[in-house]
Amino acid sequence: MSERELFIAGDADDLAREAAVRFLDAAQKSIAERGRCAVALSGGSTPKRLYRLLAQPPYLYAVEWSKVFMFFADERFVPHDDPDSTMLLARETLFDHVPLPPANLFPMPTVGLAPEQAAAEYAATLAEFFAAPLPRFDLILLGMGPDGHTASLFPGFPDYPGSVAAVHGSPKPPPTRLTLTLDAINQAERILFLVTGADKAETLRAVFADPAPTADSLPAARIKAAGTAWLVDPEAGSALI
Ligand SMILES: O=C(O)[C@H](O)[C@@H](O)[C@H](O)[C@H](O)COP(=O)(O)O
Repeated sequence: MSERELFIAGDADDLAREAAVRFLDAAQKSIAERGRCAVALSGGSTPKRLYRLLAQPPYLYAVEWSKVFMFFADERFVPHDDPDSTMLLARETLFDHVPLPPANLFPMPTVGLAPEQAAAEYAATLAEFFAAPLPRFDLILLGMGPDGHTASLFPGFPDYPGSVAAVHGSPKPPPTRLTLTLDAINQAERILFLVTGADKAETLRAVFADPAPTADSLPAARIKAAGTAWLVDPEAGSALI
C-alpha cells in the first residue's frame, strides 16, 4: 500500500481550492499526455463547493473543457431531475456553467431499465470509451461516509465483479444505486478524496491506521490507486493531527 497522501485544509473553502488546483493539474497533464481527461464524479454535499469553484474563473478558463469527459463514480437510481440525483447536482453546480460539449457527458442511466441492466449498459459504455474491460480514469473524485463507504461501496456489501454494479439496500438513502466497482476505481491514474466533518474523524483515523487493507477493511481504506490523495478539513482530520 503506497503511503496515503494527506492534505489537511484550513477550512472547506480552502479544501475546495486545493481540489480545484489538483483537478486542473490532472486535466492539463492527461490532456498533454493523452489528448483527453476522463473524470468520474461523486455525489453528496462535500464536492458541491469544488464543482461550483470549477465553474468560476480562473478554472473556468484554464480547463480545456472540450477535452474533458465527465462520468460518474456512482449514482442514485432515480430520474436525473430527482433532487437526490448526482447528475442533477453536477448539472446545477458545474455542467450548466462550463463549455463542456454534451457528447462529453456520460450520465449513469437510471430510468426505463432495471438497475442490473443499467449497470451492464454503463459498463459497456466504459469498455467502449476506454477500449478495455476496466476503465482507467485520469481522475476520480470520491467522498467518504462516516461508515467508511465511498462511491456506493458500503461496508458489509459484497465485492462486485466487472466495472459497474447495482447496489440494493444502501444504508445511505436512496436505497438503490449504481457504482463503479473497487477494481474499476483502483485502475485510476489519480484519486482525490474530499472529506469534511467531525463525524468522519474516527473513520479517517481507522483508514490511515490500515496500511495493508484486506477484504474486511473499510471500502474507503481499500482504495489503493497509486495517485490517491486525501483532502480533508480540520474537523475530519482532527484524529490525524
Ligand atoms: O452518492 C453519494 O452519496 C456519494 O457518492 C457518497 O459516496 C458520498 O461521497 C459520501 O456519502 C460522502 O458524502 P458527503 O460528502 O456528503 O459527506
